[in-house]
Formats: sequence, structure tokens, C-alpha cells
Amino acid sequence: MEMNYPDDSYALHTDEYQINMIQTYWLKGIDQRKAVFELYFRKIPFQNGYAIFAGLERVIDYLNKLHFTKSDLEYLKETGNFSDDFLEYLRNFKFSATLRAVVEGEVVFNNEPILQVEGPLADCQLVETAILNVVNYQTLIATKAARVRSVVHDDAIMEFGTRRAQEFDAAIWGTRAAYIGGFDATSNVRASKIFGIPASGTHAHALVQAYRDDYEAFKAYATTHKDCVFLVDTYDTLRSGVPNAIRVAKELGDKINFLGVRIDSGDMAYISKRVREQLDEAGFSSAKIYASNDLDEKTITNLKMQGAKIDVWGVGTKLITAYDQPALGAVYKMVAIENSDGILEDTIKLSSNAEKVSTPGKKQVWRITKKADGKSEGDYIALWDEKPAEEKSLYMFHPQYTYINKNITDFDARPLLKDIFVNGTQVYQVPSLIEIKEYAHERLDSLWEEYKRDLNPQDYPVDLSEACYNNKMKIIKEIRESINKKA
Ligand SMILES: Nc1ncnc2c1ncn2[C@@H]1O[C@H](COP(=O)(O)OP(=O)(O)OP(=O)(O)O)[C@@H](O)[C@H]1O
Ligand SMILES: O=P(O)(O)OC[C@H]1O[C@H](OP(=O)(O)OP(=O)(O)O)[C@H](O)[C@@H]1O
Ligand SMILES: O=C(O)c1cccnc1
Repeated sequence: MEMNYPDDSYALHTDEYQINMIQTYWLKGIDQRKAVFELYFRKIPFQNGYAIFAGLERVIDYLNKLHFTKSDLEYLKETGNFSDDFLEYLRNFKFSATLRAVVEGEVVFNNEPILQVEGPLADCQLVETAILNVVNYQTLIATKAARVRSVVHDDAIMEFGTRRAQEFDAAIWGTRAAYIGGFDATSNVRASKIFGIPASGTHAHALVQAYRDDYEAFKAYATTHKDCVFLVDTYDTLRSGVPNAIRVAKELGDKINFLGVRIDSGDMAYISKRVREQLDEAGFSSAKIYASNDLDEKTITNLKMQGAKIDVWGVGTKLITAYDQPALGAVYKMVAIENSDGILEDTIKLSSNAEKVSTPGKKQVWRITKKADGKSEGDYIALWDEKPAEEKSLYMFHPQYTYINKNITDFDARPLLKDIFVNGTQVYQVPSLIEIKEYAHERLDSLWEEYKRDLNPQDYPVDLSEACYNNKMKIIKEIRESINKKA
């Protein structure tokens, strides 16, 4: 497909309606009006207590490269929907807006802006779809991975999902997100090459089937590799697989690193305990037991409760496809737009569903932590000009149930949205993947355990400042009054 278009680009990786709107803005002369859009999700996925933000590095790359190539423009011309003048305008398009975002690995919550685009209306509009595409998926997988990490504690977890992922990109970027969220390694060799994620692999049933015999297969593998993990469940785990793995390990001795065995079927609690006994009795107490087979955080928790003797967990399908919740549902909404007098006015999207009413105005998210213990007290969404970090005491209240409130003193307020691009120029230095991963780990440490448990976590406070709340109420009232007048 790409071979037909050697100059294929991501400029058309957008919904047609964005380009339709841009043509209107341009013909009506408002394409350069300043707008502010914010990205947020309404519900934390997997009923988790937090999400892990991921995807920024790819968004940065997309924005840096964003331009309409010859074949992009030729294609748009062929559709017959766009004028030559407009296509000429697109030919000269370069992203010139300001992008702010929380950094990758940051712990984030529902209903707070995690990314903001401020600049020409056309620019803000064009990039919506691609940014949502990237952030929705990577944040979802990083969050799922963090859930798995939270139940395995210090055990090793490997990402095995490529074969079940929704196509090439999902495998590659999902693996990266999984690594940020806490996975240790991936089976995907290309992801390892591209991102430097440790690669890890055992062998498949096919090897044993090829030799039609556990012993022959393990021996062949052991004489062609130093590190050996034998897959022992092809025929009979306890009567053939493990005894033959032990036999080969003994025969080869120091010539190999007998790292352990993998089980991929059956009752993994029962089998792993018997396998442990067999390995220990044979003197291989440091050999590890790997397990895989449709695992996720729930099965792993249950296996641990049953005392399963599993040391290394391989997780594929249910991680990479976000099996139990395949969409994060992040949205990208306009919160302010310049009027014909050049004044930035706040805008709102109303809905009969209170949760779907957007919060107008350009905002900053402040993470409020107590000086005493460094733990997060909540997030405080304030209008851009507010300076909560300079306040002595902060009044925090639930934006819907306002009677839930508290006054915080002796706190630190840290702004989460950072400048990534300023007027089209990248100003943010992307950290290394390992730094991002470590950052996620560190950020999770600053969260109280109540928000981190995998079942029924407490709701983390995401509050609006009084000014932000009053502004929202004022705008809702004004719109209602103006509709009433016109009706
Ligand atoms: N002790 C256990 N407690 C809870 N879940 C388990 C336990 N052992 C295995 N599982 C999980 O139960 C599911 C069993 O899947 P399935 O019914 O396909 O059996 P299987 O062992 O894979 O069968 P097969 O031998 O055909 O491969 C998997 O998701 C596996 O992770
Ligand atoms: O179960 P997942 O979490 O998705 O992990 C990946 C799965 O992929 C492999 O099975 P597959 O049947 O594809 O190949 P095999 O022939 O090696 O068993 C592996 O044995 C795992 O079971
Ligand atoms: O290395 C493995 O054991 C592996 C890799 C991919 C999928 N399942 C297992």
C-alpha cells in the first residue's frame, strides 16, 4: 500500500470532517483565529483508580513531520471536495500551534486536561484525530500494564501480545506502552530494536512437535542456545515435559543456563506446585517457572491466592487488546476561541448528562501534594491565570457534589501541563524510554494505596477551582438565557 505512495504522510490520518471544517474556516477567514482545545477522558479504564499517560513521543513526531505531500494533495483534489486555492493553502501548512501536555508516565485522572493545543483554529482542528488515536490507545495499554504490574509485585512480566494485537502498529506501540506501565520485557524483536526494550523469548509447541518428543526437542534447543527455558506442556507436563527438561539440564550441565520451564495450559496453580517440587528435588531450585495462557491481572491475582509457584508471567492477548475495555474514550474539546475583536472567549459543550458538559476556559492542572509526606491530595483544575501555588490555603471541592470539600494548607502545587511545542517549535526534550518508565513508577509511589488497589479503588479528587467552577456556571446560565430569549 505505502509502495503506491512513496511520499505517503500522516497529514491525511484524520477524519474528513476536520478538513471539511478547515476549508470552511479558511474560506470564511477564521482559520488563523486563536483557539484552545483540551483532551481528557471521562472515566478511568478498567475501573482502575488512575491511568498512566502515554503516547506523547509519537504525537511529537507526528507534529514535527506534519505536512501535506504531493500525493496527499492529489488525492484531496481527486475527491472533488476542495478548491485548488484551498489545496495550495494546505501545501504550505505547517503546525504552528502551542502544545502542552502532561509528560509520559504521569499518573492522570478522569475529567482533567492531559493535553492542550492552543493556536490557529485550523491547526488545532487538523491534529485532533491523530492525537486522540495515539493517546487513547497508548494510555489505555500503559494503564492495563500498570494493573498487571500492581498484582505481580516484584515478579517479572513479559509482553507476549504481538500475534493477537490489532495489527502491526498496535503491537509495536502497545509494547512500548506496556513497558512504561511496568512490563519488563517483550517478545517483539522489532519493538526491542526500535525502543531498546529488553527482548525475551522461550520456544513454542512447534519445536516439540517438530521433534515429536520432549527430550529430543529440548536437547536440540540446548545444544543451539545458551539460555534455556523449555516449554513443558506439549504432551504431559508432569510425566514428560518437566522430567525431560531436567534430564537435558543435567546432561548439558554448565554448557547451558537452565533458566526454567514454561507452562501454557492446564490448572496452573496445581501444575506449578508440582513442577516446583520436581525442579527442587532435582536440585534446580533456582530454575524459574514461567506461565502464559490468556493471563490478566484477575487470573494472576487468583493464581497467587491459590499459592501458584509461578515466577515469570507472560501476558499477551488480554493486555495488548485491552480485552476488558478496548477504548479509553478520551475526547478533545474546544474550550476557548478568539472573537472578531481578537478577544479569547471561553466556550462550552452542553449536554443533558452532567458528566458530558465540558469545562470552559484554558486551564492548568495542579497536582496538590502535602509537604509533610509528598502524597497527592488531589488535582486542582484552575483557569490559566490563577496561581494556586502562591496560595497559603486551598479550598478544594467536588465539582458535582460541592458539599464534599476540604481546605488544604502546607501543600505543594505542581503544574502538570508542560510546554511541548511553542508556536510550532518543539521546546521539550523527550526523555529516554527507561526514564519514562522510572517516572511512572515514581509517580505511582506518590499515590495513596487507596487509589491504587485493583478492586474498587477510592475516587481520586479532581476538583475545579472556585473561579473555574463559577466561570462554567456563568457560561451555562448565559447560554440558557440566550436560548430562552430566542425561543
Ligand atoms: N488454577 C487456576 N485458577 C484460575 N484460572 C486458571 C487456573 N489455571 C489456569 N487458569 C486460567 O484458566 C484459563 C483456562 O483456559 P482453557 O480453558 O483454554 O484451558 P487450557 O488449559 O488452556 O486448555 P488446553 O489444554 O486446551 O490448552 C486460562 O485463562 C488460564 O490462564
Ligand atoms: O495467551 P496470551 O496471553 O495471549 O499469550 C500469548 C500466547 O501465545 C502463545 O500461544 P499460541 O497458541 O499462539 O502459540 P503456541 O503454539 O506457542 O502455543 C503462547 O503460548 C501464549 O499462550
Ligand atoms: O517467548 C515466548 O514464550 C512467547 C512469545 C510469544 C508468545 N507466546 C510466548
